[in-house]
Order: sequence, then C-alpha cells, then structure tokens
Amino acid sequence: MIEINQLSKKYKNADFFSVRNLDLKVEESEIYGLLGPNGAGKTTLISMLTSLLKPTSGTFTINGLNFRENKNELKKLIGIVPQEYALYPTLTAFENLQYFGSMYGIKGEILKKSIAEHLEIMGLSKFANKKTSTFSGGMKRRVNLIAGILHNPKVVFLDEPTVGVDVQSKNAIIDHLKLLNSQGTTIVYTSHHLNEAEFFCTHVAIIDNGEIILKGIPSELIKNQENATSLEEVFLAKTGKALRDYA
Ligand SMILES: Nc1ncnc2c1ncn2[C@@H]1O[C@H](COP(=O)(O)OP(=O)(O)OP(=O)(O)O)[C@@H](O)[C@H]1O
Repeated sequence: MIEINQLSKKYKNADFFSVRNLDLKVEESEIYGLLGPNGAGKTTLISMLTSLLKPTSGTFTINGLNFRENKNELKKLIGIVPQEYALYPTLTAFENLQYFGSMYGIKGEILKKSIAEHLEIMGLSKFANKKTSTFSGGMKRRVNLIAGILHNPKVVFLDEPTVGVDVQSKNAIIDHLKLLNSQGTTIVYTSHHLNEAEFFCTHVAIIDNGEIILKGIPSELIKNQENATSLEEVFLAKTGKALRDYA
C-alpha cells in the first residue's frame, strides 16, 4: 500500500536532516502509528507523504503510484487530518464540511448524506448548523477528522488527532478510525499517546532524530524488550529519558 524508500528531508538553511534515509512499508488495512519524541521528524514525514512538503531525496509510492509522477491521482487516494484546525470559524460545521467535500469533487445529495452520516457517528448532529467558532477543541477535532475522510480515501494520514482533547472526543475519534479501518481504510497516524497506540495500532514505528529505530507489532516489541511490560517502556528504553525540548 505505502512503500517508502530512502526518504530524506533537510529544511532550507538547516544543518541536519529532519528525516534521514527512511525506509518503511505499510500494508493495506493496517493502523500504523508513527511514534517519537518532540522533534523526531514525524510531522515532516507525514507532510512529505501527503505532498505538503517536498522530499530532499528518496521516493515513495502509495498504491503503486509514485509521488513525483502521479501527484494528482495520489491526492484522491489519501485523506489528510492535520494537527492544526483547518476550519473556517464563521461557517457552520455543515458549511465547513460542504466546502471540504466540494474540494474533493463530491456534490449535492451524496455530499449532504455523507456529511449527515459522519456528523451522526461523531455525535455532532445537533451542532451541524452552529458556527465552528463556538465549538470546543474536541468538537473541532471531530469536524476536522470528518473533513479529511468525506471522500472515502484509501488511506488516511493523521497528525496527532487525539492530542489535547477530552476523553470522550478522543474515544469518538478512535472509534471512528477503527470503523473506517474495519471497512478497509489504511490509517497512518502520529501520536505521543503510547498507551493509545499500544492498543489501537496494528503496527508502530519509533522514530528518533529522523530515523526509524524500531518497528513492528506492539505486543511483539514489548515481548522482545527486556523487562518491558508496555510500549511506553519500550519507547523509553529505545529513545532514552532525556527531555527533547527545542525552540
Ligand atoms: N520549517 C522548518 N524549518 C526548519 N526546521 C524545521 C522545520 N519544521 C521542523 N523542523 C525541524 O525538524 C525536526 C523535526 O520536526 P518535526 O516537526 O517533524 O518533528 P515531530 O516529530 O513532528 O515533533 P512534535 O512531536 O513536536 O510535533 C525538528 O528538529 C524541527 O525543529
């Protein structure tokens, strides 16, 4: 489904690579978690995979489509749920979603039906006609998620979809992603929530300093790490305990 070969990114004027010679395969219908400390390179990686950022070198394909040659076709295959809210505050939830749906070429009754169904699943039906400026962070995140999946993408990329939201919104987001996955959608998401990733992801890759330092099935990674009983312990054993603040 996704095949990444020797992908690298060095930002202009930077003296280091934010992503370095990264190789990764994600198979269809996996839920793949990209985990790592602050500044590890997760957002940079996901931004390249969603064509928001140009790689410095290396290559990747999604469903056999090469990102350089098949950019437009690729865009139709993928859904993007960024870290920042992409919503227009003065529009209602419904209007925002109509806008996003039309950008993907969905129109009319099909679009309205799809929006209504997603709002229902996400517990937002009764807020459909309220301006998103009045929404809590968790509600905006849920609308944001719907905006990225209205066109039924084959693969959805999410950057920290559950960070900073209340437990109920977090569960609604995870449950919705599980439902999509059970219907055949591949999910790639970045997270700091190691407990969540341990139970939610079929596979994880731990990234540090732009490189994958460990990847596999969460339960196997735990089994293979001496004295570890959780993914968090594996993570700390591999990335160390030093703080990763940067400004
Ligand atoms: N536009 C940019 N220009 C220069 N350096 C950047 C830029 N964006 C990110 N970086 C640097 O690239 C490295 C990787 O950053 P990135 O945001 O990809 O990490 P991350 O794993 O997503 O971190 P976080 O968990 O904090 O979101 C960091 O050292 C960061 O400072």
